[in-house]
Amino acid sequence: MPVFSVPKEVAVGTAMLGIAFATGVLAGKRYPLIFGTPKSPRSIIGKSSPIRQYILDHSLREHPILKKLRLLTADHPWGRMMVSCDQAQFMANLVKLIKAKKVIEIGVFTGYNALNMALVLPDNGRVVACDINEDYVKIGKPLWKEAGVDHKIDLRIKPAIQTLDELLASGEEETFDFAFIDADKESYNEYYEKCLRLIKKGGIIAIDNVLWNGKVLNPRKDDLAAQSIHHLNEKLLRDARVNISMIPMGDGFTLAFKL
Ligand SMILES: C[S@@+](CC[C@H](N)C(=O)[O-])C[C@H]1O[C@@H](n2cnc3c(N)ncnc32)[C@H](O)[C@@H]1O
Repeated sequence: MPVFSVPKEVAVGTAMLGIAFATGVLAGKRYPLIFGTPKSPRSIIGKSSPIRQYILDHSLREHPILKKLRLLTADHPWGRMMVSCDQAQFMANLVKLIKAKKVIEIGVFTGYNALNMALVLPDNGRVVACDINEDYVKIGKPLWKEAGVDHKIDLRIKPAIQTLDELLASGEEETFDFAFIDADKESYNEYYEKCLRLIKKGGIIAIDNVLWNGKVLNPRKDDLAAQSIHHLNEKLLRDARVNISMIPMGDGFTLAFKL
């Protein structure tokens, strides 16, 4: 007789999760696949949690075209890469508060946050939107136009490092008000350093996924994304060039206020 026995449902469930995880890893995905759907680390409070629903029911004021894009993105196989809507609203409020005119978005995906930023910028404002994948962006582009803000979005399809270097080379140092870093995690430190040069004093850099689904607690040596995020978190704590707040919203995001 076994000393420790596990109910059959738990054993079967655990085995299925194991297979799903292995399938994701073998398929070269950064996120484990749960029954064929990429599961990204997007929310600390579970998406179906009643508390999360309460938060959304009592705080979300989403523009109808943003909502349309969110629902469209939800059907995409990588839909969970999209920024969480409450986090996007928080960033829009910050952008309004500081009366931002120039914003950088690193990692556009289907363009939810680029649209979110463009909607609150003045008519002569600009979002420099950086991505390497035009197919993702094509999903949101028609909605940027439908919302009447496409003229504010300056889309650059190339590695974001290259775009940031071009902005620096063209004399745009210290001219941006806000940056959102949300692309490949391994480059986060470089994105941060370049954004810090591009942002004005008093400007804000928002860095997404700083909790990386909890993996920052004990980052594995071979998990370059978790290592990179964790190192940046440690560096930011001691970085005298900025004040910071780490916000437990979405997958965690840090706000760095340039001094
Ligand atoms: C998490 S998604 C961004 C989500 C987006 N901020 C939103 O509002 O929903 C990450 C994006 O970064 C892009 N990306 C990955 N590596 C990149 C790179 N080196 N330069 C620019 N974009 C990159 C991916 O194509 C993907 O669209």
